[in-house]
Parts: sequence; C-alpha cells; structure tokens
Amino acid sequence: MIVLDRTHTTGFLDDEELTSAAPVVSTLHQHLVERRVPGADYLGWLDLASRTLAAGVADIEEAAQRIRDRADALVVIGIGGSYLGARAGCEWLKPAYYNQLPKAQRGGPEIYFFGNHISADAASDLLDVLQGKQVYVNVISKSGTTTEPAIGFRVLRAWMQQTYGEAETRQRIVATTDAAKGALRKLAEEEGYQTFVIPDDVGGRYSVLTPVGLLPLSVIGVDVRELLEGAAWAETAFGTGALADNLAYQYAVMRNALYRKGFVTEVLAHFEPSLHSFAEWWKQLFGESEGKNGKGIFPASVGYTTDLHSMGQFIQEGYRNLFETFVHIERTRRVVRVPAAEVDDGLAYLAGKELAWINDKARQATAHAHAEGGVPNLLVQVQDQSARSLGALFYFFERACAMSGLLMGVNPFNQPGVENYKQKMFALLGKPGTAQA
Ligand SMILES: O=P(O)(O)OC[C@H]1O[C@H](O)[C@H](O)[C@@H](O)[C@@H]1O
Repeated sequence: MIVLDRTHTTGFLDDEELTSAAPVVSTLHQHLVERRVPGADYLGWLDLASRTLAAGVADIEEAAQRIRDRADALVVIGIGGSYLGARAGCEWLKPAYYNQLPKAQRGGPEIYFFGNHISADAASDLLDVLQGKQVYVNVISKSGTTTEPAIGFRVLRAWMQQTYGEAETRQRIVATTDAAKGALRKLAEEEGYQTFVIPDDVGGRYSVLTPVGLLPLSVIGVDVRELLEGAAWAETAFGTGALADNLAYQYAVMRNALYRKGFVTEVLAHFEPSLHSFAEWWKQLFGESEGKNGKGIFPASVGYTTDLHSMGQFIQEGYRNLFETFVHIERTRRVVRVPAAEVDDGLAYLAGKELAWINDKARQATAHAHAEGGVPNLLVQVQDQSARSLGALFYFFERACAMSGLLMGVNPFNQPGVENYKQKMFALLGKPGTAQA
C-alpha cells in the first residue's frame, strides 16, 4: 500500500550508509516494542488501531450518528494534536469545498475547526457563519487545560447558551479528554456532557486514531473502520525490526543520514491541495518529536505546483541544507482532461490529456530538477486517497518518527519546550500562581 523510493538521493546517500544502520535499528526497535525507550509511557499508539478495531467503534459511531441527524454544523475545538489529525482527515477524504456543498451531497454537517488560535476576528467570523444553524460541538483537549481551546470553548458555549438555552447546549456538546484529569474533564462531569477518553499512553500528536480524530471524522461520514484497518495493516507492515523489510524505518534512516550530512530541513511536498493539513499534522509530529536538546530536522511543507511559483526558486537554488519528501497519491479520485479549444492559447499539445497525468509529469520534473540543484528527495507513495491509505500513512509516519527520534538520541514522545512561552504568557496575563512579568 505504501511505496518508498529514493532514486533522487543518488549521489547524496549510498546503500552502505543505509544498510550499515540495520544493527542499531534492530536494537532500537527491540527497545521500542519492549517499551524500554525514553517516553515509554506514551507507546499506546503502537497497536492502537488493531486494539480499537477489536474493541469496536460502535460508541463513536452512535455519537456521530446522533450529531449527523441533528446538526447543520459541527465545530471541533482543539489545538495541535487535538485537531490537526481530524483536519487532515477531513481534507484528505472530503471534497475541497465540502462546507459549501448541499447537505445531501456532503453526507454530514458542515465542519469548522476552532480553538486553535486566539484571534478575535476569526472567532467573530465563525460566530457569523454559525448564525441560524443547528450547531454541535466536539471540544477536544488531552490535558484539558490548554488555553486556546479553553477560550474558544467559552466563547462558543456562551453563544450557544444564548442561542439554545443552557439545557439544550449541554446536549449539543461532546468532550474528548483525559479519563480523570484536567479542567475539561471536571467541567464535562459537572455539566453532564457526553465524553470520550484519550488514553493516557497516547500523546497528543499520536492521537489521531483515538476518538480525537475518529469522532469528528465519523460525524462527517468517514468510515473510521477503514481508517483503522489501514493503520492496522501498517502495524504489521512496519512492525519488524529488520531494516531491509521495514519502509518506515528505512525512511527514518535516510532522513537521519541526510541530517548528519547537513541537510537539516525537510520539506514535505505534495501535489494535491487536499494534503495541506496532512502536511500540518506531519510537521507537528516531527517538529515536537525531534526538535529538542539542540537537535532536530526542521519540518517544513509546500503545496505544489502552487509553491513552485513562490518557494520553488529557493528550493532550487537557495541555501543548501534542504531535502524534500514528496507524498504522492497514485490515483486521483476523479478524472479531468484538458478540453480541446478552437483558439490558440499555446496548449494544443495538451488537449485531451488528464490533469493527473500532467500533475505527475510536474512532480517527476520537480524531483529531478531539485535533486540536480542539490536537494535530495524521497518519494512516499500511496495508491489512492482512501481512508485505508490515510490510516496506513498516518501510522507509517508515526512509526518512522519514533525510530528517527531514537536514532537522533532524543525522547520522541515529550515536548518540554512548549512550556516556556506558556509560562511567560501566563505571567503577562496575570494568571494566579504565576510569576508576574
Ligand atoms: O490536547 P491538549 O492537551 O489541549 O494539547 C494540545 C497541544 O498543545 C500543546 O501545547 C502541545 O505542545 C501539543 O503537543 C498538544 O497537542
């Protein structure tokens, strides 16, 4: 289901550099599966998909159905790992203009993501668009104490209370949070919201296949079992410690080998606008997992061919510390051809050609040109834009990220650095118990 191709690393990486990593990968793999690595309390994602399939997702599907039957719009409140996966899934699996389609064609309510910023204008704009609609909310926070979603939830809850009254508002809110800890858990219990639990042993950026991602996606009509099946397939496919047989570990080894040669920025490149949020999810996964102790590959992303007309110049000829990873989808969902035309607009040579075919030529040309310009690039390919492929790809990158962080010598499962700005912000805000600035 997943292909990894390193043709365009020729001249930058040789086989021996990769195969020689096999013993260390095998040892780290053993430590990972025996849960003897730094951050070992956060390894629940390793077999989460297969366990979830075995336990069933009826509770998630029932809650989703209740919302689908009643809602015009679902607002998903969360930040970081508590929203990027659902958003990635939504864009990957649903049409680009999903919210603008007639309800019958959508197969679910409109979906909005909120609580991922502190913007007054964005908050007001959301409330404007929700006017007159039947709104339901899924508020998501593992810690239950993150400031942005907590503020967003307050704003939206106040609006809902005014619009629907207190009792009705309670019926329209589902909270996804820790089983016992945090302000959101406490509030959910006091108010009697329906709740879903984020397991203790799954960190935020690895949580897309928990109710964090599954509930919102189920509400908009995604068959979440297919998503889980793709990931469960990947658990087996990328579950071996033998480097030669494990593409996720090979990807981890390649990016580390490039890193050691000074390629310290990885640009995730895709050719489908619907992969934009997938790239955002990927950036959090790798950025928070590896960027610590003065180490890490800086994860960036571009959407081609759009960004070939902006960032393309830099990538082709700018400062040489970049490598790229192209995420490519082999088959598009639909076929569009360049129409024949009477006028001469210089495109006669493309008449009748499929856009997907042209896009693929653009990808091949870009990969070639960038390698020639000193940017080695890897290809990660999935066959289609299905839920199964997405589930497999989520897991591929999670598994690769864990191995990559271990190879780099960091704990891939913590994020101590994000606390610093928070403490300074709390001091500026005068939060009780914090040092005043
Ligand atoms: O789910 P939450 O506890 O609200 O956390 C949401 C996000 O916020 C943080 O600051 C962390 O850096 C992220 O790893 C996390 O995904």
